[in-house]
Amino acid sequence: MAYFVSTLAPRYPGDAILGAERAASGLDSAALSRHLLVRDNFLARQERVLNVLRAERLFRKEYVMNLSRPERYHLGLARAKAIRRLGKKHDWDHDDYNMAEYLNDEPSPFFLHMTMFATTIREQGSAAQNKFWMPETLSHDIIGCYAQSELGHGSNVKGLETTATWDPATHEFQIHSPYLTASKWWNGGMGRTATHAIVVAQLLLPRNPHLPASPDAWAADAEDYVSHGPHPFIVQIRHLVSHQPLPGIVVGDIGPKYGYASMDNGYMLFDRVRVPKSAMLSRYAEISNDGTLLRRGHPKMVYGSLTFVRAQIVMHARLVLARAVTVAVRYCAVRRQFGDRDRDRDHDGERHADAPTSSMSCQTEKNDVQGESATSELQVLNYPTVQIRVLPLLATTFALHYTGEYMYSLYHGSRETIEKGDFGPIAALHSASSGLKSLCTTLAADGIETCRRAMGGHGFGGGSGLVGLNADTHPRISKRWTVEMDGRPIPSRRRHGVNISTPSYLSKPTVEGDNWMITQQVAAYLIKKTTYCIDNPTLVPQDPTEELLHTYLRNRTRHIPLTFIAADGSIDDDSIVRIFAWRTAALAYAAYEKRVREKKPWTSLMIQLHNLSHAYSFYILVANFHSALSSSSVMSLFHPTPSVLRTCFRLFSLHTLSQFSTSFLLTDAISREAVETLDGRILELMQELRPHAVKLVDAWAIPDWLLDSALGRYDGKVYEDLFDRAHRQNPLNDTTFNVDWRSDEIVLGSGDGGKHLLAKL
Ligand SMILES: Cc1cc2nc3c(=O)[nH]c(=O)nc-3n(C[C@H](O)[C@H](O)[C@H](O)COP(=O)(O)OP(=O)(O)OC[C@H]3O[C@@H](n4cnc5c(N)ncnc54)[C@H](O)[C@@H]3O)c2cc1C
Repeated sequence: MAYFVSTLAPRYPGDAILGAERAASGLDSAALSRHLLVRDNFLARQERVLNVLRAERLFRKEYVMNLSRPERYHLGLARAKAIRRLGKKHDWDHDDYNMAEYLNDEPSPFFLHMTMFATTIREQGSAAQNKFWMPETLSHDIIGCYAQSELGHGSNVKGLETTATWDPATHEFQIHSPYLTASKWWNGGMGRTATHAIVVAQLLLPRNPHLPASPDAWAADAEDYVSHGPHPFIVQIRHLVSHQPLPGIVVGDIGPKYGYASMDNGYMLFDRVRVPKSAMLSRYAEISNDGTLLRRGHPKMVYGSLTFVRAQIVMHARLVLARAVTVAVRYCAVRRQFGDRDRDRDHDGERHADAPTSSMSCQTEKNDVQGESATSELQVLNYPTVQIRVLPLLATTFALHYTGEYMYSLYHGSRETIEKGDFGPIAALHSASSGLKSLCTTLAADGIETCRRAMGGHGFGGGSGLVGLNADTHPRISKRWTVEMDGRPIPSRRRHGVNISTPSYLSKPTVEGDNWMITQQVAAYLIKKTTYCIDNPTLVPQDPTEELLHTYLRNRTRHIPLTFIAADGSIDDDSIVRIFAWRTAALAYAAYEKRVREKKPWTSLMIQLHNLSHAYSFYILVANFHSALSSSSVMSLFHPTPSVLRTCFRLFSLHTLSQFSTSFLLTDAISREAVETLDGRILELMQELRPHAVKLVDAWAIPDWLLDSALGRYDGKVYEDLFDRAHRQNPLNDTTFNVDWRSDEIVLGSGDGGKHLLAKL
């Protein structure tokens, strides 16, 4: 019977539908791709590295979802090693490696090695430590991980319980886990892979350096020692030949979690493990021979690089969201459900016997055996209830893009000032990047789930490509590789270039600063700025935030709520930006009143502060998108691309206005009349955008190999691929089962009485 299914075709061809979609839009998606992905030669690099990986059997994706969790780690390690070998063979530079990780699309057990491990040594190690550790790190003769979080503490780094106690007698540190909750936990690559770890531990020094205490005395009498806070130490944790844990160290993998199957996130405890003085990374702090702590340099430099990591996250978020939206737009264009209820009626509601098919449906009709046109069913992307979930997210990918570009320029603009020792720009950068990390990763993570649901039942299947995107996609969450693989340093501009790999999105709102927690830093910054502007009403604003607050303070008492509709009925884009600015300033002022004037407890204001941070970040997204529209790089794109991007700007902005209309109304940012028109305007904008949706997602140039999605494939052959995955690529279908409840046998004819199963339990 195999011939029967192999000759069947879908009732309507997905490739013709997507072909018609592409033909109906005049947008040049290739030119838009080049505009969006110009940085670091992205498109050519993607093509080149993709060709290498695609040719390797080890990187085939077909059967991966059917592997068990231990098998996923085996495969993850095999692929991590293969990428190293391929890189050597093809003379890859760091961007090529980065691209390979992105396309491989799963968390690599080596990931933390070249990111947090290498970066921490480079940034926090002394010159001597760099000279000693970097060659071994770059050659991968040692494999490192980053052990900061513990069972009991993650966000609260000051609360870490692992101790590093100075022994004045031997000039060593004793690394110890005094409680179960001191166990290192979650640390990527530590479970089964790493030979070395950056261990962040409380630095304990004798209270009186001249009265030597011993580390053991600390356990007996904590009074003898004083904590100087968490510091990074480099510690060997496994033997380089036997790969067994070194004496005094208990280390292993923490077990299954949401996705991340190929990564060995670990736990680790120390039983008074002695490490030399040189283990403490000492660029900014060192222990003198008499046991006193010498601090040097400016610790805010480290703060600056954290800011950079967060700034990159915005760029990651756009590609991740673009991937989910690509799948949703293509699938929802191919998928048809139900006819148009009104297709037999004219505008007056009269019925006509031979009414034409809805003008909304694609012109690829073919009469079928039932006498009814297959394409008389509507493309689900034409349903406004599908559009309202997918199209604003499509617009959001571009909003994220232009703010990512802005953050990139801002960081590099400020970097030189910071490197000269002027830390002035750090507070603004840190605040903007923290707020954007929180908002953009929330938008992307929620967006993936919204896209999945918009696709109905097939969105839930493995063929959607979204299972892996949510859970297993490579966690490029951290610092970019900061050194060439062959040891050549990367020029600082490139070192801090945009990292293209996509994060594993379920974890993203939690890692690199929990999204609900870091918004407090943004709110604190805005309250401080508001206080400053109130105390100095005549000062000339020095940055956009001060400008925003000054405008608000000057006009607060005579302000009339704004509208985004111009006198001629068109949308006034400048007013949209002003509306977002006003809400932000009004919320900052309200927070100032509560905290500074009324002295309300911080905790009681937390929800308000979180909302303030998101309002500020939305304002940044809207303002940057708006100014990009008048930039030469957008204006020089051929018609109709600039106007389609403007539609995206308006849809993103008005949809956000609609979602948070209460907040905009309560802050008098927008008039009630303007809010009443929002639904209608959003519908119009979605209709404007709809013909270009497929071409717009094409512009993100996400290869089918990376999408790994039957629903989102470029050629629209959705049903053929779904059936192929189920019928030909599903190993469960290769086994025949014994379903007789009286028998213990599970696999029919195996005669093992289910022993193979019991052996695994
Ligand atoms: C996939 C994954 C990979 C990881 N990899 C690593 C790694 O390689 N190395 C490493 O060291 N760590 C790693 N981590 C740990 C990660 O950094 C922490 O889990 C993260 O920082 C969150 O900290 P937490 O778990 O302590 O959350 P908690 O701080 O316990 O947060 C719990 C809840 O309390 C809220 N909360 C906490 N404090 C406050 C506050 N002050 N105000 C208001 N609300 C608050 C949070 O918003 C959250 O909702 C990883 C985690 C994951 C999930």
